[in-house]
Amino acid sequence: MFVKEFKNIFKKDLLPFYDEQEIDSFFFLTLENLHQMKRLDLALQPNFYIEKNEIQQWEQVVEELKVYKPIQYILGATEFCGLPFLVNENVLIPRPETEELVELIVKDCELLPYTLAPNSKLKILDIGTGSGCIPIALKKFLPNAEVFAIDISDKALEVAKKNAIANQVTINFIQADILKVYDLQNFSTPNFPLSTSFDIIVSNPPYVRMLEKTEISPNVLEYEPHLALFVEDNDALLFYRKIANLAKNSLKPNGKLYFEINQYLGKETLALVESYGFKNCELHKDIYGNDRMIKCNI
Ligand SMILES: C[S@@+](CC[C@H](N)C(=O)[O-])C[C@H]1O[C@@H](n2cnc3c(N)ncnc32)[C@H](O)[C@@H]1O
Repeated sequence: MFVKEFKNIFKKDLLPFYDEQEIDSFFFLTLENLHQMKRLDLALQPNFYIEKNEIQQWEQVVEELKVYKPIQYILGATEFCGLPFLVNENVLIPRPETEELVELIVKDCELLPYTLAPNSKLKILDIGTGSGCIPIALKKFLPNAEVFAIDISDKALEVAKKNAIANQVTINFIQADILKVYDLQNFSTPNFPLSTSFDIIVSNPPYVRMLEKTEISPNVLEYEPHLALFVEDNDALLFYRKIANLAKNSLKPNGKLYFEINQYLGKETLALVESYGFKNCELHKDIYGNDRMIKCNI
């Protein structure tokens, strides 16, 4: 079937579920993933033909979209900071707000070579790495950095390791429950000694309170890992307290701590890092105007 003809069927099938703009974006994402064709390629090849056996794959996509499965999980792929990432239901789908966090760190690091001792490598730790989007993008943009990443979930780490290979970067991945780590500098797992201090610690930890559950869209609730989203006992700042405390003792003298935060708790999270003695604490908004990032110095 010619792609133009097929696009009309795709649209008609999904119109009861999504608006036209969303359907358009699903169509082009699927085209890119199943046929490696971008929007512009399609304009150049309007008579591109979708074979019978390929139509089955498209039909599968449509069926899953009808039950509101996120397109990234259906295709098993997404983009973060312009890089390709594999995703499945064991990892959070990387968000555009997190790209802004990476951008903020990379911009700051452009100034860092001047503050680093000669021949010393920038050391970065990401806590709660999920798909590995933060450490992989940072390593890609700061190739001289030595990057470490922790997650509690073995299944998430499997995905993160595949992403590091796909993006041709080396990251030191560590499986650990950060809430049970008491000293990052002398912390080690059976196969990985982490006896180092860091220039940068970054984290986008779980921060959604159960009481905010009703505000989360149903497809996020149904398909994204709750381990990545929710904190226990409605204690939204649980991970921030723990990580600020650990970072205090394991950042180098010029070290920086970066957090992605719960948009409703900007002031509270800022007060928290200040209470741990961090300096130059700044609250940053995301492109939607919500309080989203914190940056501070040891
Ligand atoms: C909000 S997600 C962030 C994922 C990724 N960094 C991103 O920005 O897309 C939080 C991550 O923290 C991990 N996590 C949850 N509890 C943890 C714990 N106690 N120790 C370490 N990691 C944890 C989850 O498995 C999840 O991957």
